[in-house]
Amino acid sequence: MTFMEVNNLKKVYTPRLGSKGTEALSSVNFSVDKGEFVAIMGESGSGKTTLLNILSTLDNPTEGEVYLDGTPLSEIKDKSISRFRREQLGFVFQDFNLLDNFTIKDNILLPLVLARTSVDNMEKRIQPLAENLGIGALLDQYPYEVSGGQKQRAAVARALITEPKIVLADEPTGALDSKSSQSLLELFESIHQEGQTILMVTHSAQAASYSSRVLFIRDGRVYHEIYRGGQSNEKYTEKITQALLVSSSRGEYNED
Ligand SMILES: Nc1ncnc2c1ncn2[C@@H]1O[C@H](COP(=O)(O)OP(=O)(O)OP(=O)(O)O)[C@@H](O)[C@H]1O
Repeated sequence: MTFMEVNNLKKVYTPRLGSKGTEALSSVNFSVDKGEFVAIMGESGSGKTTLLNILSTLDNPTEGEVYLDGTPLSEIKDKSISRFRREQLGFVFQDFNLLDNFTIKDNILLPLVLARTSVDNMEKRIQPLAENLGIGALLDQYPYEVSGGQKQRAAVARALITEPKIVLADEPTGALDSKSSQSLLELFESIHQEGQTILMVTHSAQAASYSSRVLFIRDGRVYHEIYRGGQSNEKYTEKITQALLVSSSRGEYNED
């Protein structure tokens, strides 16, 4: 079932008067099914951040439309947009974006506090989630007192606490060492198996190999995709790495 639909997205940045605009997205089309874990890859400057900003309602496309669970994002009124973002989307960033003077617990609860959720309800939700993510014992610590991997788990908890329709992750392993990266990706894999829809931008073939499908962006278009299907991790990672090599050599991809 199509859950997110991206139709003919185009984005042109038009800077100062007289200077030529940059076409960051030319014509992006793809859809995501409910429960899918999709990775987006592409070289620097290919348009990944621009796409993620539009999908997360932080920016508007020049042309085209994004539908989430049937709702066209362009029709969400300005005054409802922060609420939509807070309640329907979960964000995980490369640099965690935790507030240093809030405890881990308060950071995780922030979206619920903003949504005026009752204290009882907040308490009921946080404990099992934090336990599940392996940070149950860290709730009273501050971000600067825990490791990068633990900070990112707290950020994932904050993204999941509102039970969002989709988790949007931008290079979530970018600031982590290889052990913490692997453990975060295993966490993503397990929340995906529990039915969470995830869209993750990454430069890493290893990170992308945890997804169920990889979309490759080049020159503002999706030019290739690979489904995991029934293939082994090794085979899937190999195909992703090959596709990246072909992309960086500006060649055409062919299936064999
Ligand atoms: N605010 C902006 N104003 C003008 N041009 C922009 C702006 N943001 C991005 N661009 C341009 O749009 C294109 C796509 O940029 P974008 O940041 O989306 O790429 P990216 O794939 O996320 O790159 P990276 O992997 O380096 O983060 C680039 O040519 C970039 O210079």
